[in-house]
Amino acid sequence: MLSESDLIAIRRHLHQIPELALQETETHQFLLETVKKMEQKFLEIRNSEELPTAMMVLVHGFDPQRTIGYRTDIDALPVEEQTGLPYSSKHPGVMHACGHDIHMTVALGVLSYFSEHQPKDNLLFFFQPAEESESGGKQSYELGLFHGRWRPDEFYGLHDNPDLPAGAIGCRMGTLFAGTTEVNIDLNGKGGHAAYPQDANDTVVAAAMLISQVQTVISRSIDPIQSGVITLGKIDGGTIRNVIAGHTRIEGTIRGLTQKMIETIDQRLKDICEGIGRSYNMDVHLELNQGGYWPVENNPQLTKRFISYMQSAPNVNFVETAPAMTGEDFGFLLAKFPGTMFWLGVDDDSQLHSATLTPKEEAIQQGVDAITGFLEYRMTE
Ligand SMILES: CC(=O)N[C@@H](CCC[C@H](N)C(=O)O)C(=O)O
Repeated sequence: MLSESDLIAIRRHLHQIPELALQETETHQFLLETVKKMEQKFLEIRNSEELPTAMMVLVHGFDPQRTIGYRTDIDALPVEEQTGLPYSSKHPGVMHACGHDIHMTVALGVLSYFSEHQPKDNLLFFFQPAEESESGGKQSYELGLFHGRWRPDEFYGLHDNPDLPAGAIGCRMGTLFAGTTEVNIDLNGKGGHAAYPQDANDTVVAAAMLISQVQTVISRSIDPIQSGVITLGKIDGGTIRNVIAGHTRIEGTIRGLTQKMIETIDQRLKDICEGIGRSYNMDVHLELNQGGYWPVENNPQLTKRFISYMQSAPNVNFVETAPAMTGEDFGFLLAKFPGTMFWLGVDDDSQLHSATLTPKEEAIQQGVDAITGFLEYRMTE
């Protein structure tokens, strides 16, 4: 069984080899090697030709009534690490800035326990590529990875949370995470000389108007008791100060706690893009892509059981959390299989997706213990 120091060494290695969505080959290889070093008696490993960086490990139970799934994501972000840690990313411009190195390590810790203590039910460990983009969860489902004995009857997964004390477990009934839609807007006007605006059709000015109008969607079109977010995080237009930009691209993300809210915001954005196109006489092309980033809806019965276990377990610090506007493609999988997503506290001043994210490593063993305890309890029912 992996000890706490083994787990920390594993986490530090994973931290050094972050890879972007669907490119997680080194990570996949390392995960595979780590699982192969475990006791193999109850384990069945499955790789997928269709989704080569995904890995599934089935732990065969001794008297299975059900298959309980546990999912971890494995991809990283295009962020240049600035932690200064001796085990910083060796991949320039890529970092585990969302803590998926912690997620994987916790999953390996739980798996290594059950590789030596045969569970009653079957346990399915799913190492999922592409959570940050490319909808790896949805792709896995649509490619048929969960067919036959690989189908979980219920599914669990965690996300690390810098705002909670290290090792604390956070959860709530209902929606834990928002659904998201990726937004791409291309404004196509007419470039020209900066001195002759009358002969051009300036997409930078139209983009500025569009961005300002978008700020009214949440403040004026949404019931203030409910909530939503539109962040336009990237804009790219023009080439030089004295050429009017014939093309500008804006990229962003929409967040809502219900599918209805996301659709309402999507519709307002469509209206604004259409209006800007008409008033500035240019083509404004809007692309909206929700992929698998559905709201993360926790199953009522399973989550009630999960919370009551965590509240009464002697060594677990349980915190009831509010819904978060972060997105997660586990939302898609929870729409297909009942289950629960929860937080693992990692106590850090830096936020998720920041270049200085430094999760506290003591959270790993505490997470392993809490989840192992819960799974054992669940299998007694
Ligand atoms: C936990 C977390 O940070 N998740 C990501 C999920 C990405 C959603 C999608 N690519 C989008 O940007 O809409 C997040 O950004 O919340």
